[in-house]
Amino acid sequence: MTVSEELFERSQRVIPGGVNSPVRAFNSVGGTPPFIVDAEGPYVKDADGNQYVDLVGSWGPALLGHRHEAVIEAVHTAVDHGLSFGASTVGETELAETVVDRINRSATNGPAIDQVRLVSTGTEATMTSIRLARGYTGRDKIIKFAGCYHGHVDALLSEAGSGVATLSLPGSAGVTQATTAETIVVPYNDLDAVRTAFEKYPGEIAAVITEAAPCNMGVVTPGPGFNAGLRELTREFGALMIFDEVLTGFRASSAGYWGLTSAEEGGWAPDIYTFGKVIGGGMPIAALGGRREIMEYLAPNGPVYQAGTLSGNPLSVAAGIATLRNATGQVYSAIDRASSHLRQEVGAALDAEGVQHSIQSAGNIFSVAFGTGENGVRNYEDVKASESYRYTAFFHSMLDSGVYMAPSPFEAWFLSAAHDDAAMDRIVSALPAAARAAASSERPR
Ligand SMILES: Cc1ncc(COP(=O)(O)O)c(C=O)c1O
Ligand SMILES: NCC(=O)CCC(=O)O
Repeated sequence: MTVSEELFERSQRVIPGGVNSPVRAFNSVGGTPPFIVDAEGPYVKDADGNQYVDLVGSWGPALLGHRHEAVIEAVHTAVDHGLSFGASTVGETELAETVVDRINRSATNGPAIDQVRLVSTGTEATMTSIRLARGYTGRDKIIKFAGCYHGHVDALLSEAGSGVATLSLPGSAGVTQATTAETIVVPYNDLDAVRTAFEKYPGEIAAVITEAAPCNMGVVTPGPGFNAGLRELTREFGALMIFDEVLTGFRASSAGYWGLTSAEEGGWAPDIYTFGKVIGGGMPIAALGGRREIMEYLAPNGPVYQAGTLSGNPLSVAAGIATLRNATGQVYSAIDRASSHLRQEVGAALDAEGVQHSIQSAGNIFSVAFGTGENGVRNYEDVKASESYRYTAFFHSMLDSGVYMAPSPFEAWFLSAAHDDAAMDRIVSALPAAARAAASSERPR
């Protein structure tokens, strides 16, 4: 038995499924998850001493690579002053100012965001965003897209991506029918379906929530003008537009996926943004932000209640500020370059084995859909029709070659600024065998 196997047996006795988040389990690909003991730069090391090039990046936060010196130092400095006070700190204001500044620097039509509320997880950010939208509009229903994942918020689990998709679940047990009834699920990239929903429920829809670019059914690129179209429709029907940048925020560009795309689509801005992952650089923190008139609806000034014992935790805030401060233009260009290099190599390896595929990207974030042809996937139905079973053999071959990827075909590949030539070469040299494994995969019966 390996050390990881022993540790997994032990954890399964006291932790459901042995994991604290279902996506970490290897249920869909089989095998035992390696227990990680150490991470540095582009690498993680497991309890058996195996070193892997990491393409999970803690599911997104590790933009600068693991154990970035400035981030670690900022956290050490913060630790020396105490772990948590449940009181205001100047760091919280600094992080909020940084977020507001970075977003507004990419705004082409005046400020896009005035205020930010810090929370501890992406789930809290989206949960609060829909409560805020309901409080602000006085309406109950929300629209979400099939295959989009916004954390494990009751109202947002219907046809969700990420682990819900990986485990082939339609949603979650334990969510009341009343809750589900207020959630309207429509196909992604389909503005007509959104309009139809608005027309069917006049005056009842509080918000449309969308991933800035879906990255939880694999990556699905928003079609040209899709996000701008959502902006127009929400405005026309008096609903708010919630732009979930928990995964893409401060990763797809210095102002997220929005910063990459809104200027060329007329400079539109959503009503509420949600952020997470990168803004904590690996510590638990997330945020929602928007225009003052909407954000001031939150307690204590407004009637929408939201709170948190550890909200704006000083260590998380310190890690977030240090991460954003070091997320320079060079960092984004390095990741963009590495991403485009890797996409090319993945494509070439799969082509060499005759594996039909499309590489779906949202800036530097990408994933591979098997068996789809060049047109790729536009929505969750396309994703479900793809040959995602080929990922299992691909994944295990990569893992055997020392590349650690998400144990699901529906998750994005994450690179960091620490993925240097040595790390990239290791990934690239693992690809031919993985492509062969994908080519010889049989459809499960
Ligand atoms: C787009 C998106 N929104 C929300 C979440 C939820 O964030 P968290 O896992 O921190 O609750 C995630 C990822 O988990 C995500 O990818
Ligand atoms: N892209 C999906 C996630 O980041 C989820 C992480 C988790 O649930 O642990």
